Amino acid sequence: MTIDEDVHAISPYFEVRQTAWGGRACFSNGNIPKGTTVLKVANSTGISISYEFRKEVCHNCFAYDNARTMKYKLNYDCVKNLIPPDANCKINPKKFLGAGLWFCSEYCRSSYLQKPNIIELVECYELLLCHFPNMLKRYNTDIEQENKLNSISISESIIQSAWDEIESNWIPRIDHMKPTKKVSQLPAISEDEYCCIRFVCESLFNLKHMERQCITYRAFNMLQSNELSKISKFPVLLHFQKLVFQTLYILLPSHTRKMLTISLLRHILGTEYGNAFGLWQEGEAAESREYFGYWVFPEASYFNHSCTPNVTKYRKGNIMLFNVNTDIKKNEQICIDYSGVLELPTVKRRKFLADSWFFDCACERCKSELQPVH
Ligand SMILES: C[S@@+](CC[C@H](N)C(=O)[O-])C[C@H]1O[C@@H](n2cnc3c(N)ncnc32)[C@H](O)[C@@H]1O
Repeated sequence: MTIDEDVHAISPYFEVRQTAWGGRACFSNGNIPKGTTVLKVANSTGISISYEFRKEVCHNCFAYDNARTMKYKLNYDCVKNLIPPDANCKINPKKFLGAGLWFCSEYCRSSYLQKPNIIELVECYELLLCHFPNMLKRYNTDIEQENKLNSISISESIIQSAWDEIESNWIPRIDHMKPTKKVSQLPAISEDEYCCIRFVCESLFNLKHMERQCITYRAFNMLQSNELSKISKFPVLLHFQKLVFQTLYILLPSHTRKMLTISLLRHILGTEYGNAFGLWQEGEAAESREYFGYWVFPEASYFNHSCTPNVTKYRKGNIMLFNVNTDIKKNEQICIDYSGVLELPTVKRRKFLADSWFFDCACERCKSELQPVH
């Protein structure tokens, strides 16, 4: 894997280099004193808030108020001035549902709406929200079908032929249909699929409007995909991904649908599996905080994991910070903890990492704890 020169510019404190055992990783450029913030990121490419928390978490700052519904949602008056006069916008003024966006304050609502071109994303979310109840109504948990889908043995070529089938049969068939007939082809989906669809939708929107030369865009393109490992473990995900694609293909307005290619969707989802950060409640102890969902920060995805991490990550509103928790010497690897289970004994900790993150941890602590005792 080559390391794009620009990825070196992620932080003045470290550069990204190839390792012998864990792909690419971050190495300090010089001595770094304890307490230094080596990375601060606000440019997530996509966020997924779980269905359960959709009204309880502010979509701008991710504040949470003990399961209370956020006070501010979108109404048509908030968005009408954002619709360009000549746009063929599908937002219905009389039936506007609020795009599934909830905020803790007027300030957060207006900050969110100030993002350039945001009306495109609001329109996509609104269309999804309008159609979702019908799609959910038709969904029923079919354990037998799920077990059947999960029993398929997955390989690169099985994944490829599933997508080839969509490309050569399903898309041309849909393209020939009238709009109302297309909508009748929407699949039945669950709440999890709906949240994933919103995540992909936001990723497409953000990528569409990102400078091609900017560090976030370049770092995103170079992210490592864990598609094969994850789908091999949960084959039903292949079916899940096809439903996500089909829904977006049918519903997205043309401005965002032109971004939707099978290869981009596979990269968005394949890289999410190994690179997303948990979106956790702020200010609570690790054992009692709520898990709201996940988000992807491409620049922060080149830190490898260590069971004795020298960097601590935390969230402050919609920003992620990475602070050095010990003095670091020049050329030392800078690592974070992916797992949240560092107190577990070696075997259990390593099993957790292998099962949830798909790698056999090769950090120094694991190496030393695995040494035979003489
Ligand atoms: C978020 S990425 C980190 C950057 C990654 N090394 C790369 O080249 O893109 C996570 C992946 O890095 C590798 N990795 C991270 N920490 C590791 C560790 N302690 N031991 C072995 N592999 C590790 C695994 O392949 C994992 O799926």
